Amino acid sequence: MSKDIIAKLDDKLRAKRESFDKLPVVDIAPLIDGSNKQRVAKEIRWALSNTGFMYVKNHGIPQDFVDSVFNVSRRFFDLAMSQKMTLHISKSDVAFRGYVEPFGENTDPSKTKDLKECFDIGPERSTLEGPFLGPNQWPSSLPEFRELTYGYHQKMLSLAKILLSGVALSLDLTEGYFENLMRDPISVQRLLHYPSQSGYVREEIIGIGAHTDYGSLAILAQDDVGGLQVMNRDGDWVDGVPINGTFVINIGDLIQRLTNDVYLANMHRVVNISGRERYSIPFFIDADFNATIEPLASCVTDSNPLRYKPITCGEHKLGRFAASYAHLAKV
Ligand SMILES: O=C(O)CCC(=O)C(=O)O
Ligand SMILES: [Fe+2]
Repeated sequence: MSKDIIAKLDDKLRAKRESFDKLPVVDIAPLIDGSNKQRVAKEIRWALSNTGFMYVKNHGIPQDFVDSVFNVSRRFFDLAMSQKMTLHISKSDVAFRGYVEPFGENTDPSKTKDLKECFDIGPERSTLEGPFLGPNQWPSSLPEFRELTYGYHQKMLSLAKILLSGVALSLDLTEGYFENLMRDPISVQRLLHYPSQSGYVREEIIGIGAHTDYGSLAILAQDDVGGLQVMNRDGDWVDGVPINGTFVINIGDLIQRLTNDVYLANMHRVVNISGRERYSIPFFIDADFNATIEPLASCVTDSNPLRYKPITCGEHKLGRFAASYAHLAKV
């Protein structure tokens, strides 16, 4: 870190430099090849009930391919702001696809403005209509962008299915349990860019404000810069250090609700004071727009009474979007 960019952090932004052995690394090869699904399910159960997060390794996605998506993402964010703004998310109406500028989406709106910029795409379907569906917007000056990012999205959808089969087994459900909730699921492939911050950094403006994810499961590729912080059960922030060749997996509100809080949708945020630009590539899978999520009977007990009413995926997600997007703010 060069001297002029060393930043001082507001106390509220400090993370303990705990070894991230605390956030477990799960080898998912035995889930993918079928050699020991139950062992992986057991590790997933520990991870999601204690931390809500895990790294996964041996996931079968070639690193070269991930790197090529990082490359095209860097080139996209290097475009002139005026060019990026022609693809603004507001132009896609309720499909919510396209470019979001710094401070355009604030994930902890009462405290923080998000410095990140992002670009979202989603599944292209011709038959369905409604919120979160619709055409993607593509940057015409980067012809390879579409194939790379859409190809990556497809691969993430397949990996998410495998991971969710492990989540289902970890809850003693049938392996295909989530397929009924995800016949045509809402999913988002996002590219993120976090400029580095310098000077005195306060909670008011950071990379991405503290939040839980809205949907079912997220699969995050991060570069080697670092800056992700995850809250542990004591309420302390812990650095989510980059680990080569892994993805960071976390569950969102819908799985927390489904499990009646047995599994945790954990708070996380990004503070980039590295002096380098940070890029990450999260993928989110939710559920079908009309899928109803209610606590599993097996997760409701005398010591853990029913905590949530049924809610549809679409209802939950639209509520959280309305709170976080500047362009949806009521005037
Ligand atoms: O960039 C990261 O490491 C985290 C991104 C994130 O939390 C999100 O997009 O919901
Ligand atoms: Fe997140």
